[in-house]
Amino acid sequence: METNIETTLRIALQKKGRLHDDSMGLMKESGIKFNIGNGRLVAQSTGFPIEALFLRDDDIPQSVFDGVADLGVVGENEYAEKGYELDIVKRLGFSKCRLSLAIPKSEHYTGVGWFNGKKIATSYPEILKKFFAEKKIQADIHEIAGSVEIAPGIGLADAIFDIVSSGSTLVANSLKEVAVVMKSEALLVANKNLDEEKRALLEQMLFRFDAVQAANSNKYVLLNAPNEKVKNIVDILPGMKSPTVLPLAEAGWSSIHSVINEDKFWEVIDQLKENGAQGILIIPIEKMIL
Ligand SMILES: Nc1ncnc2c1ncn2[C@@H]1O[C@H](COP(=O)(O)OP(=O)(O)OP(=O)(O)O)[C@@H](O)[C@H]1O
Ligand SMILES: O=P(O)(O)OC[C@H]1O[C@H](OP(=O)(O)OP(=O)(O)O)[C@H](O)[C@@H]1O
Ligand SMILES: [Mg+2]
Repeated sequence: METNIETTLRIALQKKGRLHDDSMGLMKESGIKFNIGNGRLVAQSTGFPIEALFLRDDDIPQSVFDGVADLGVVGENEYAEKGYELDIVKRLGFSKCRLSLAIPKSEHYTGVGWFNGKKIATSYPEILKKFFAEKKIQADIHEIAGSVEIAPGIGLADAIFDIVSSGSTLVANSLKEVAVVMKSEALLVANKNLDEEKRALLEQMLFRFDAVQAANSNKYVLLNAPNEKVKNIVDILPGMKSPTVLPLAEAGWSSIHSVINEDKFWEVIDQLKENGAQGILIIPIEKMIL
């Protein structure tokens, strides 16, 4: 008898670390929950035909390239370092950081030429090699797996090339950032040879991710305004279509409802107040289908 094997996607996610929680959060908000526990490294899901492989982030690009996984969530830094050709399906907007060169703060920086003849500690030798080749810098790249920032202080290197976010690790180690080589965020990557059925499933998953991302970056705005100011306020608030305007019980006043990008909201708040807006409520959106 012929069995009907349903197509299932496989996604490689970080087992634990900075990418793990946000990756799992995105899946959960998209209605995809994994049955994890007991240290299991493969997990089935409920809510979508997908299973997860939990790996170290270093191994995610290769697992997707080899087809062990169809998809992966990985930092752009790790994707660039490993150099495997993958499809970048979506930029996910979390785990934002940069890869920078940093030197002891007591050093006088004279431009990238400073690095000529220096020893630089890093976990990202390939990205750094490329950068130095472009800039025609001859330097000694010393690969270490972690705690890169302590290398100059213990005499292991003259400088470092590592991840920077707030910059507090650099400050704590008496270093200063002198050049940003690349910016990074989490990427959803895919194997280049997914079959049609898997691509169709990926599209369905992306639809959910888009709804989650749109919801997270937008807010529902409610405010009250005198009727004569409604036109001005509607012009200030760019909604998904046009804002909804409803009469209030109090004569001469209306309630205006709209959806607005969170960043934009802070830009227009003063204009709204100048136009007599009152009782402004900003409400999170659970999902948003455009
Ligand atoms: N301080 C930070 N701020 C924002 N994003 C960061 C920061 N540090 C790292 N990241 C991003 O998160 C990714 C994972 O970081 P993490 O520190 O968990 O990696 P790791 O120690 O290499 O983990 P693994 O055990 O999986 O190899 C990095 O590759 C980078 O893209
Ligand atoms: O600029 P900052 O905000 O200080 O962030 C940068 C630090 O964050 C990461 O380390 P993490 O804290 O994840 O520790 P680990 O990777 O060494 O475990 C990265 O390796 C840097 O050391
Ligand atoms: Mg790693």
